Amino acid sequence: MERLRRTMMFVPGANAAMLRDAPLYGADSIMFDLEDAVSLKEKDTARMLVHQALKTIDYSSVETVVRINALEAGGDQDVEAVVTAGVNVVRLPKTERAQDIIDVAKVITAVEEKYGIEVGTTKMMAAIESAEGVMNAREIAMASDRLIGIALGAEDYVTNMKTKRHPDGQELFFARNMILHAARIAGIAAIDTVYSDVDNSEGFQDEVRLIKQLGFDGKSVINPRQIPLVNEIYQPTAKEIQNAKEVIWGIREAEAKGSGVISVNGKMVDKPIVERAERVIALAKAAKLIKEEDI
Ligand SMILES: CC(=O)SCCNC(=O)CCNC(=O)[C@H](O)C(C)(C)COP(=O)(O)OP(=O)(O)OC[C@H]1O[C@@H](n2cnc3c(N)ncnc32)[C@H](O)[C@@H]1OP(=O)(O)O
Ligand SMILES: O=C([O-])CC(=O)C(=O)O
Ligand SMILES: [Mg+2]
Repeated sequence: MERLRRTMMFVPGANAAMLRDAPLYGADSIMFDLEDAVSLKEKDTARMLVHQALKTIDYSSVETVVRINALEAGGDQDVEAVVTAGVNVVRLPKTERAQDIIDVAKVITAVEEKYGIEVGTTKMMAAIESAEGVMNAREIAMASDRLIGIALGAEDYVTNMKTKRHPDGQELFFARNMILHAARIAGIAAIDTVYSDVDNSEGFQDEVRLIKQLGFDGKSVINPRQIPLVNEIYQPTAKEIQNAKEVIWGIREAEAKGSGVISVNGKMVDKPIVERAERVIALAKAAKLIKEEDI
């Protein structure tokens, strides 16, 4: 079963207390930042703190991600520090082309080999934050077997596009769709960007409803208060869960009889509908609305 990534919470890498408490808030993934949330003079401290945190704190309940700096800006040292500490995923910001991912993947391979870690253990994500990145989204998404997802970084993207964020998100529609299509072609996750106005929960919820409708797996968040708001919107309704159960029970029965297509409540059910039902069940289990043994 595919891992759920509804929320990926940024945690500034130089903040020891936040690194310690980050797994407690219920995010699916926590993302320690060594890039833009860390000032230049704190880069070395942050790298050391994140290395120590990964080695000593129990993060087994969440997926760990680290946003590294560009290779030419200390990213190679970031990779060594986090791969040797057992991070799950390395996120490259401001990815412009497939070669950027290939270059980082090579550095990761070298570190894994040097320290006797099985090659391929460390996964990657690409954040796309510019016009160039958006236009190359498909090649980026296909650049390495290590990739588990691609994400939009809208703050940098709108700056590059000479605009700013608007409540209706029109300025992001093309980028979001390019990233979604690229992720689906590559069979990896599509993660939407942060919403910076932490105190505007209504605006945030509107944006989450929009990105769920478009098809995103989840969203980068910057504050623990944003986590339950995403989960609530991604949580399936009782009716959706009941329907999904009937689809899965129906198809199991049909398959036992050697057939791949059935009708549930008067509607035809075949493979894509079964896949959607499986996702509803996975989301319902994550929200603890149904138990593992229920279906
Ligand atoms: C464009 C980009 O690159 S975005 C990505 C980089 N940005 C970031 O990483 C920012 C991450 N977020 C933050 O630093 C903070 O949430 C801020 C600055 C936005 C708001 O800070 P605050 O107003 O202090 O948040 P708030 O009052 O809700 O904090 C409540 C608690 O959650 C903790 N908390 C807040 N944000 C985070 C976080 N991202 N990770 C872990 N813990 C957090 C606080 O430390 C506080 O803990 P405490 O009650 O034990 O003291
Ligand atoms: O990746 C993100 O969502 C945050 C970020 O760096 C940006 O928006 O520029
Ligand atoms: Mg950015």
